[in-house]
Amino acid sequence: MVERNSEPSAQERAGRPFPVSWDQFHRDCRALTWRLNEVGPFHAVIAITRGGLVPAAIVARELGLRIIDTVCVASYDHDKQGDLKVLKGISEQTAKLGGGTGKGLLIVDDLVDTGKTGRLVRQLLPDAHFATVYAKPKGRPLVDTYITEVSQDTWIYFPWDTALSFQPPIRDGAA
Ligand SMILES: O=P(O)(O)OC[C@H]1O[C@H](OP(=O)(O)OP(=O)(O)O)[C@H](O)[C@@H]1O
Ligand SMILES: O=c1[nH]c(=O)c2nc[nH]c2[nH]1
Ligand SMILES: [Mg+2]
Repeated sequence: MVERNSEPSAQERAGRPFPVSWDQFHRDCRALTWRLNEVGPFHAVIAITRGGLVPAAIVARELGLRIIDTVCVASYDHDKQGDLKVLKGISEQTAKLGGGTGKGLLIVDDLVDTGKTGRLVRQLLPDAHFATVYAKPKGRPLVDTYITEVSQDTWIYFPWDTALSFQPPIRDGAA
């Protein structure tokens, strides 16, 4: 989520860091797929960009799905903080597969936090199955399947947003 400069960002408000490695993320996506495999079959996977792209690729590979579409959203519009904009919806072909309401389609995102994004995708495709890897309490009711719940004051650091860096020893004040 991108926020206005003058106010603390959602990340700063969250406070508690939860770094996730590529390895951990891959394992969590595979665990998510085990659950989804019990719920499907699905006609197609829809990734909510951009965070949903990586889990969608892993889930699609594990479920043997080759039709992958995107819903492209932007959550920042100059001074309108947090306003969600759909930049691109699913294709006509994917919509047809879901019978217009998303039935049999699998929507994948990396996480739900406030639930704002989840609410939007639910409006677009009410009968689709919505899966995320991580869920915070406010957004959790919007998700059909997720793997790990973290507290609302946690900020998840994804491997594509981070890099390895030196950490001072704990006794010198490291968190
Ligand atoms: O439940 P919410 O409060 O809506 O937050 C969850 C959304 O926030 C993040 O996306 P973000 O808007 O930061 O964009 P990105 O996926 O392009 O990184 C994340 O990938 C989810 O899509
Ligand atoms: O990288 C992120 N980590 C989070 O915990 C989060 N919540 C909303 N958007 C987010 N992005
Ligand atoms: Mg996102």
